[in-house]
Amino acid sequence: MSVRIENLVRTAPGNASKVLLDGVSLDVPDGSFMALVGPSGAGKTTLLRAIAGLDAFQSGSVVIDERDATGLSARDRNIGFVFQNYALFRNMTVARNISFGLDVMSRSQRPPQAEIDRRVQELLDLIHLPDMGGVWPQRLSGGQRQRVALARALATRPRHLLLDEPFGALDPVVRRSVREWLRALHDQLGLTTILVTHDHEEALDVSDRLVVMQDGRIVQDAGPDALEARPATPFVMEFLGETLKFAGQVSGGMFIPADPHVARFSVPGVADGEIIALIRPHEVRITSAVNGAPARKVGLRYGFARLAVDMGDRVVDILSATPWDVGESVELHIDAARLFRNGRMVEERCDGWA
Ligand SMILES: Nc1ncnc2c1ncn2[C@@H]1O[C@H](COP(=O)(O)OP(=O)(O)OP(=O)(O)O)[C@@H](O)[C@H]1O
Repeated sequence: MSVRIENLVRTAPGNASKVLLDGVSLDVPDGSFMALVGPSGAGKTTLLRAIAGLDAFQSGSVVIDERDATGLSARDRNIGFVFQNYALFRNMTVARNISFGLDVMSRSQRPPQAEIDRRVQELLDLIHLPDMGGVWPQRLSGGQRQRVALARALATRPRHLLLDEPFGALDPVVRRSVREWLRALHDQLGLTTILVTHDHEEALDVSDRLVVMQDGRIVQDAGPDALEARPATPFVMEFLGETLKFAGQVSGGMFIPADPHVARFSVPGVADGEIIALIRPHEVRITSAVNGAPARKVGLRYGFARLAVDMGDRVVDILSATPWDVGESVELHIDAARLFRNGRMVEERCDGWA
């Protein structure tokens, strides 16, 4: 039950010079859970709609289960989708909301009523709302409603699930539990799932693979670990979490930071020249230094002290496992960095360089 997209190009209706999808190719293997991430306007929804068969495209192809789906209607693609504002029908009970996709089938295709009722109950059990079939959607919490929307998408037994920001309206705690539940459901039913989300933590938590989009193109397609260790561009690194940037020079296998309060470190094999080191806030240690950079404790995060270190021309926020006194003077030691030159990675994250 795979989805393969080959060189998809879509331009804006009535404006052929505005390219929405710029030669997108993507392989979503059977049973995988893929997250599509990227800034607003990157083309995530456009791509999802093209896969679902809701919008046409100018060139390229969408292949579903090894079959060219270009001419197939959304219904014939065996796909379920849930969008952020895909509200439940207020004038129908939860059970009828779930069975809606079956109820509207032509008589020849529609399963017998007893089968529909059985399937609805099965889905109610699956979304952990076994006794809620008879209630009105207004009585449900946000998280429960979202689970009903998913059950509704699953009623026709699609093998593929397309989700566009389905948890956007939920509070963070409910959101976390619904996404864990969704991942378990995906595994249990053997679905192939594509989730569009703005939330990089959500994507990293729930998916096997992340596809990062920018300006209608795929910038990187990789698993969470590979993305963290080897982001293709500084944009990917910054998009996936808080990033600190240190400019400097490589000379004779040493990185010499432009900031005087950052210790040099060895970068064996990297050619001489200007370079940018990108790190996460916890990938740096501090030591006391006479005439170092002033550091100030500004909070706590996951048990780490959050320190604002004044580098002179800017302040960088780091996370330190060491308790630290206000007003200390420090030197920074970078433990792990990804090195970029001309916007491309030249050396991946490497621990223990200090
Ligand atoms: N029908 C359309 N006509 C013209 N431009 C469009 C159309 N649909 C989308 N766009 C433009 O295409 C680009 C991609 O939009 P899309 O909704 O796919 O982005 P997105 O990555 O899903 O963004 P968001 O995260 O904000 O939902 C945007 O610049 C948007 O304005």
